[in-house]
Amino acid sequence: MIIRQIHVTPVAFRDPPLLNAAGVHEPWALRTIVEVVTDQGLTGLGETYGDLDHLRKVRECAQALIGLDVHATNTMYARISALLGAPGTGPSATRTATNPTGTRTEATGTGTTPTGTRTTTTETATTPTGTRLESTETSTTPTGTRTKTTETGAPTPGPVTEATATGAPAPRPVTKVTATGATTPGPLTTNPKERTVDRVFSPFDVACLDIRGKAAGVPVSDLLGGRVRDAVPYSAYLFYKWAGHPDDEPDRFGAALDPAGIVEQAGLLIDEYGFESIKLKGGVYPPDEEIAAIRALHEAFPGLPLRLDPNAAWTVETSIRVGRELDGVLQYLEDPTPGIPGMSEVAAKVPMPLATNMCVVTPEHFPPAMAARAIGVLLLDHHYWGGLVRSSHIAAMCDAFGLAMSMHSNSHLGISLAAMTHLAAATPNLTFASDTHTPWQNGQDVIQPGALEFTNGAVPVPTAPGLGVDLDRDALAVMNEQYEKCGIVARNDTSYMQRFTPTFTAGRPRW
Ligand SMILES: O=C([O-])[C@@H](O)[C@@H](O)[C@H](O)[C@@H](O)C(=O)[O-]
Ligand SMILES: [Mg+2]
Repeated sequence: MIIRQIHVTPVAFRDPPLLNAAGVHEPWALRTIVEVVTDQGLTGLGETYGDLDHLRKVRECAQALIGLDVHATNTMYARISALLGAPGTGPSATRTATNPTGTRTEATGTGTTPTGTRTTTTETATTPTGTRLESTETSTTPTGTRTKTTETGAPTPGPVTEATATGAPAPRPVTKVTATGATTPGPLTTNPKERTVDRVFSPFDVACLDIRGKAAGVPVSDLLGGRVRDAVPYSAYLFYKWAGHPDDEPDRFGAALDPAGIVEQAGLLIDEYGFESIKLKGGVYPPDEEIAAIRALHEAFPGLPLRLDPNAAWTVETSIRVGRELDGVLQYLEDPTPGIPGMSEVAAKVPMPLATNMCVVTPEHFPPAMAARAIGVLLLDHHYWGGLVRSSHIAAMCDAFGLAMSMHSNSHLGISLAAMTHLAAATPNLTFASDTHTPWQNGQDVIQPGALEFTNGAVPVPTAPGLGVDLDRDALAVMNEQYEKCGIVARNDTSYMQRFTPTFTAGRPRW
């Protein structure tokens, strides 16, 4: 099943003025739709972010996948890594980590993958005393011949933290992640290129699984290990919101600016979708107002699990206070404060588990987060964890570390909802109801209706081959035209908010 064509189509759909710690949603949400077509005429679908920079990368990488078999996802990942210049896999890349003692390490990889033959790794570490250690290794693959090693400076007293080696194994072990690892919850800088590879790869992974499922006559959930639940529960994802966009008519959801408005919104979503748990996006108003909204929800919907997510808008002290005040009311508290060290401090002093989609977003965040006991729940998101198969690996890691799981969402359409549903269905330890922005899409979609219907807040897992959803080509064309005309090329909740409140800043923590 050879990939012959890939179509990449940006789309825009109407988005209500949802408030968050960063500002407010603009009138249009952007997504990118990926269609992979094989020599046998099978088509697979994927959906990803719509910001222009990301769209360009998806387009560029799509070209590099033509001619590959749909099963060759490792090769696809390597090609995308090489194109995007990820550490050790591309023409040049730099990765920097800072450990708690201030040791700074840089690793620069120069490689030629996927067919690569030469790898150079340069490590530079500066110790707290200013001693500088540099080493350069050049290896030739596939024979494993190491051609050059130079080291300068004195050995560092503290841990040397990082190494990225590609190509053949070096004759002596390269120092492996330590400051980012075992015992220290130090600040960590992740090269954005690494995260970009996972983000760009994701829609291709989903589309190839769609094709493989269609070819085998089985749903994608079967390719991920088989479903362990027949329907995937989602939560009512509440937002403070304006009645409508300032230049527009009020929308059908109305305003939600206080506890009564939030309770009314919950009622509307629960009536329409049957949700059996509730998440409130916080970080918008002073914490006491958000505590009051949670208490009002608790009273109005007794027994329904509640979560609050201020997107790191609070200090450690505020987070501890809010957590303690909401003892017995919240199922979990999501990203109250920025960073692993801060989350760790809060986690030790509040009664409920902390969840995140902010402080653990790459595999290298696991060791420090686990060592610091910073979180109890990870929100999976295949859009940035590198697709469905890689997300399954992350779920296995959560299992090993004893983390519970839910699923994160951003504004999305039906292809993503289908992918999320298959992934959650085949992930035994994803036991909390997942987030979804589906209600805010207000019926707009690029897929044909009927495949994904909510019953009691859950989406029955499609049993048709592949993702089980079909593209609505007319809707795709309309949404693509909307994209061309809407004048937005990248999501920016902050600048949109500043049009109406020029003094608004999204600095975190704010309270
Ligand atoms: O859509 C939003 O405004 C959310 O705040 C979203 O952007 C977050 O990524 C997300 O929902 C979260 O759980 O942090
Ligand atoms: Mg969140």
